[in-house]
Amino acid sequence: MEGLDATKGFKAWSRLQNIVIGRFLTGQEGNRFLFQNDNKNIINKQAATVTRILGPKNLMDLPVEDHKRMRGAIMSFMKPEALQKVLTRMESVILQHFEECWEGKDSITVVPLMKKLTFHVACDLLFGLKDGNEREILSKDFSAIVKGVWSLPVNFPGTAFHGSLRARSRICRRLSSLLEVRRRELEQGKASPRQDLMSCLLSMSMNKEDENNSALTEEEIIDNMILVMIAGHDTTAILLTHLVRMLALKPHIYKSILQEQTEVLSGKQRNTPLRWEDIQKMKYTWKVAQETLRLNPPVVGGFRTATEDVDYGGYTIPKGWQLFWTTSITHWDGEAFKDPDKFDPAHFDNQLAPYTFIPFIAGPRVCPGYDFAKIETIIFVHYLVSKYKWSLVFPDEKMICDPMPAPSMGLPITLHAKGN
Ligand code: HEM
Repeated sequence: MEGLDATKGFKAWSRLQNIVIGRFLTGQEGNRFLFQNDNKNIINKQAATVTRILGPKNLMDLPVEDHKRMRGAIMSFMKPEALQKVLTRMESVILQHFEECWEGKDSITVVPLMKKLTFHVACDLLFGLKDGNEREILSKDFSAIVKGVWSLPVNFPGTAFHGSLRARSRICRRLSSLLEVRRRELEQGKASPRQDLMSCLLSMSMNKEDENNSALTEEEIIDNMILVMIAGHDTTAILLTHLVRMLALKPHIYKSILQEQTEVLSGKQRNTPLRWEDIQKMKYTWKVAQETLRLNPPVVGGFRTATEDVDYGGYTIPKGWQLFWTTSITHWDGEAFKDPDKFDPAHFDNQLAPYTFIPFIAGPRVCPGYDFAKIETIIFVHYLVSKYKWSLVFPDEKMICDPMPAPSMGLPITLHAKGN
């Protein structure tokens, strides 16, 4: 039952809302309806204030054709073949994190460290930014942006929303000058078009022969780099946090992961980088992560808007109505998952029915960071279980939704390093 308390309150609340205002869509059929109609007669429309923070050209707000074009551009870096080329770099950022933040420590608090780790991975692989001070400044500005997204839209000095808009301006200026430098490096052959997301998008916009992508403007690149950073780092940090928690609570699962890791790497020289094929073989590790996502989905749901009257289940949903998809209720469906309350990675032994497991949603807006998050998670877990055992300082620590489900005290743990 450990995984459940994170979203139990949300589940009860959303059931109540469903009865009261009838806008929630859940379960396989609800999801199929919503995600198959996404970008057709149902669209993703952010509040105007959120668009001001994320920028008008961010993927979530683009009309269908522009959305397709921009997604294609982002996916050219996020697809497995491209990520394969940056695997070792991702691994070295993760290793450096363990050296700097875990080594020699008796205890740590997991949530802030996971946010720091995923922010550094993203800085390196999305922006090619390695300087520690610059990362620190950007990290503060990105935190301010996120606070604004979830605040009252009052643009007055001292409010979170105002702070968020100012942070956005600073980030835009910084990204614009990074783009300028990178453009020159690409022109001079000193940077490669596939080294990070920024180079990838920029080289597409510089390649005038490529009719599909030449229209990428600097504004589009900046707005989408901001979106990818926001969408990518806190979500993954929450997954890693819950994994650390679950592995402490379930020693037999920790043992099985360790066994898989040992088997996959048997015969391989110690301290050599992980290979792409090693990651692909760590299937049990990913099942544990999927089970963690099932019971503790970082994104508990999201809004869509009907652009015309749409029929569903014998009812007409009027044009302009907001619809809300939810991961939590879907993931506890006893027909899709036997003993849904139980944390059991075997839930993922067989192919699942479509639209029953949706932590990354589905359809044309399915998360483009799926493979990025998967690789990052597997590498992290590999070093975590190889180097450490740990225990929870507060095994019954409460969960809060802030807005993602997270331990209320940040998950302090006691570390026991293993000998080499
Ligand atoms: C465990 C980690 C992650 C989870 C659970 C997750 C979940 C999601 C979900 C549920 C959405 C759909 C939101 C909506 O349409 O309302 C989404 C969209 C998105 N995600 Fe992720 N995500 C994760 C990691 C990442 C990473 C690592 C990146 C990039 C580096 C990323 C980039 C994006 C982007 C750009 C979108 C918008 C896609 C669009 O509108 O077409 N995500 N993610």
